[in-house]
Amino acid sequence: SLMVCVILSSPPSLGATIRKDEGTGEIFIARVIHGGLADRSGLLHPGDLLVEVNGNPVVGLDPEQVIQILINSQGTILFKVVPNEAPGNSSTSCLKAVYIRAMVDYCPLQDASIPCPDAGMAFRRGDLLEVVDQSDESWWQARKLPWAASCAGLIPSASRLKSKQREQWWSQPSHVHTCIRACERQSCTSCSPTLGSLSSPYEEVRLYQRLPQEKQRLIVLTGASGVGVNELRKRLIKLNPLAFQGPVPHTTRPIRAGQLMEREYHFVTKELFDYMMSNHRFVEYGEFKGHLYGTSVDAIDDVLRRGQICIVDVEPHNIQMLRTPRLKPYVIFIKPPSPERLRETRRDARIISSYSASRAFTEDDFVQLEEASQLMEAKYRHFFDRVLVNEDLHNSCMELFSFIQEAQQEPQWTPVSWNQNRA
Ligand SMILES: Nc1ncnc2c1ncn2[C@@H]1O[C@H](COP(=O)(O)OP(=O)(O)OP(=O)(O)O)[C@@H](O)[C@H]1O
Repeated sequence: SLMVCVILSSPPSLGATIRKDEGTGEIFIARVIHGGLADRSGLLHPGDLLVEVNGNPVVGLDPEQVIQILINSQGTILFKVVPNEAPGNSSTSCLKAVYIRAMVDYCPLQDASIPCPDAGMAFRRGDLLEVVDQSDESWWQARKLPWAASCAGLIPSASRLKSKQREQWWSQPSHVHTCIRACERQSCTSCSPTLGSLSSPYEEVRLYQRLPQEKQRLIVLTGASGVGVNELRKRLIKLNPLAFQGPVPHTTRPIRAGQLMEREYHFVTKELFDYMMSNHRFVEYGEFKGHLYGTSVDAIDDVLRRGQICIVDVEPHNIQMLRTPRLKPYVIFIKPPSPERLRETRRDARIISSYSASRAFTEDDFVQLEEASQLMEAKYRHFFDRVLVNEDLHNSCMELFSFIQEAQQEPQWTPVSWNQNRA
């Protein structure tokens, strides 16, 4: 068959991986990295048989030895190859890109199973990736969004990551707690790592543009206790109460004279509250000074039905419950500023605890707030659409306002499963 010569000027990286046929000892191009040197040259394709590199016959060599020849080559590299007769999916350009959000962290340097660590791409949960090649069952090629780097990298396929996760899951008993809690909320009886979105390493996403006739997206604010989530929510509603509203909470607290039923609270009996709780009507609930308080899904719906933008303040572990096609939540994580600015700006701030009415922040409070915020961000980053640093209160409020405008009016990456009926 035809033998061709391919000359590439000495690259820092060829952008291709090779494999050895153990039966015949032949060396083949295994994959060509999208956007890499070999791909851009258009001269090397997956399945090409490598005969010589710079005059050195490579048949029978180990892939490591071939790579050594490449490393030692100066100037240009001359390949002799027998082209793959049936290139099939060798041209990556005609493949339709798929967009995913990473729900886990990945580091190729810590993965002994990756065929070529240099070609691997590290990512963190929450990163948006464009998958440009899914032809290999175990290793996909992807680029990080926004497209800073033009060259793709290898990432484990969803099925590969899932089986890895399963192995890890069973070897780490602490995960069981998270699972059981999540299951309780979703009212499922069994608990298996293969069930539910908890075990999905990637979430397929698509740009979603809300149509004017559609309901407003639910705005979720979350952050460590004391960072200012409630303050920002209150200020925003005060700024424009016709546009923004919070859901009316339910409480078992007795109604005070002069308080309007269903204006500030839905006053309910303990029995009704318990009934709603067992029917999973609450996104979040808790006890304060002997009375129960809760935010219900129905109260959120009431606000949305009126065409207003509903703003809720929830703990990050409850976000998952709100991630439905109907609510399409847009999640904003409120973060403290630098240690110095945090202490400066909160000089007159008051912290509310269940023990005392309210008091000034102590150094311990600041440290706790910073630690809790870091942990939260590390654990739930993949749920955050935006991060807002709450430094100057007025500026933060304005920034929040513009984030919400963007969420409602501009295209945003959302799970494909939220927009199945849309092209
Ligand atoms: N940017 C800011 N600058 C100065 N003070 C602030 C700022 N943001 C919030 N505060 C003040 O910090 C205190 C705590 O804020 P807030 O009650 O909103 O916290 P939170 O995050 O809702 O906490 P929790 O969930 O425990 O109620 C309040 O006194 C609030 O006015």
